Amino acid sequence: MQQTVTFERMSYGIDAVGRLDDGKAVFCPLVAPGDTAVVEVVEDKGSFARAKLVQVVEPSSCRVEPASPYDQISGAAPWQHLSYKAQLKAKRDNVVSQLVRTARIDAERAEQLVEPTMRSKREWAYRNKIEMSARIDERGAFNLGYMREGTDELLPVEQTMLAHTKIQKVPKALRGAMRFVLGNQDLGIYRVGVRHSMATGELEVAAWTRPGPFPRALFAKTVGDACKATSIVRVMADEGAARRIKGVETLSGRGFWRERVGDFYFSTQAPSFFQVNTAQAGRLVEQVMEGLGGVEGKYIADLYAGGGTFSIPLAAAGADVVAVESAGSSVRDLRFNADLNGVEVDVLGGDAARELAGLGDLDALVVDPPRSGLAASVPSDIAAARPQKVAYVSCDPATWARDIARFSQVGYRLERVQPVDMFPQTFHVEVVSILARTS
Ligand SMILES: C[S@@+](CC[C@H](N)C(=O)[O-])C[C@H]1O[C@@H](n2cnc3c(N)ncnc32)[C@H](O)[C@@H]1O
Repeated sequence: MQQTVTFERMSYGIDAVGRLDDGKAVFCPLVAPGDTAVVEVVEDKGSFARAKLVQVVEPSSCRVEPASPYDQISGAAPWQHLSYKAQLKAKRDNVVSQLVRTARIDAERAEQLVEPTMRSKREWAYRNKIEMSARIDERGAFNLGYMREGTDELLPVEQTMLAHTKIQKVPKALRGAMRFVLGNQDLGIYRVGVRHSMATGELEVAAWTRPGPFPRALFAKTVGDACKATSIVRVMADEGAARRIKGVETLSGRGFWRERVGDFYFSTQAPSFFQVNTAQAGRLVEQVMEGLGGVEGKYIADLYAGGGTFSIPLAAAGADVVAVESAGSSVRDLRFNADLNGVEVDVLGGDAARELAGLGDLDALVVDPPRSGLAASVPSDIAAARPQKVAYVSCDPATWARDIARFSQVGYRLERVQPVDMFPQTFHVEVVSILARTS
């Protein structure tokens, strides 16, 4: 069934949302708010429908020509047909909407609380990291690329314009080098990561492989020649079990990657998390520091601390910092990074929810959990430690809004919300929020 629809807004996803003639909400990719388009309904889900674009009949003023076809097909840049201004507005709208629908905050107050999205200076070429899937294709050749969104189809690598310009062409060079090393052998490489720092110039290649024999020296030489890597590592873990790492081997160079955020240096091992947009990571830190107010002499916990993005600036500003992180490689990075930057951080390796009870009374706290947000018991456990302020950094507005509602039930009021654009051309949005204790 085809219909002409005028689209109203972006969803928190790849689709724009409009209404069919019968008033039912319809979700469709590749259209922009304000577009009038003929769409074909492909799925009726009862309360809403899904459609595919047939033709835009009247383009919206916020529509632009997509700049990177490969990133569009792979799903890496699904909002690139929107102007950057429209992307920033849509991201803020999604945060406001989550506060209203999920946290049940009054619409007027939500509008007052949420600041305009902080823009990324780089609208393209902002990613310090490329991560590709690898496999032997049906003709027996080694191939590298992104998976087509929601499928098992590997899209042989072309240029990805989201990555720093210095590494946009690295995937093709790597594929050539790896084909040379591997010949027709399957050495169990299933993922390849590349990290690059504009501040330090360091470039690391990480090959994720199943455990087993590996031509270490030849791989290091050929890959090193192809992309001038400062570090080449092999991470051994079974495919689909990337959390259970069986070992990390340095094949050449330093065995880690070093980046600078603001005034601080961070060494990161290949399996560890690190923010992918370095400049915007600096904005996150500024927002957290500003939101917490003066931190000197305060006892502050940093939960889900990673390699210390927040812990280290907090400690350098004179706070007494205890950091909790569960991933072994990040725990090691964080200890190393504290020394590297000449600060003291008390680092606890373990589950944040479990360690929380042993931290005692806190002056303030930072939480930056994965997309799943906080476990149900965590807001009340945080309240029991009585921090005056909580900085909640989130990469998922839906789980964040759910947790904000839980905080409001245990005596914390949302004071400010700053969306930060870490991921231009995508629907993802980071939120730095500050909660204050009311009782
Ligand atoms: C979104 S990252 C944030 C890291 C850091 N705050 C930063 O900005 O670089 C989330 C971190 O939480 C860690 N993590 C995941 N589950 C955890 C848990 N249950 N307890 C402690 N840390 C956890 C991950 O290993 C990861 O380093």
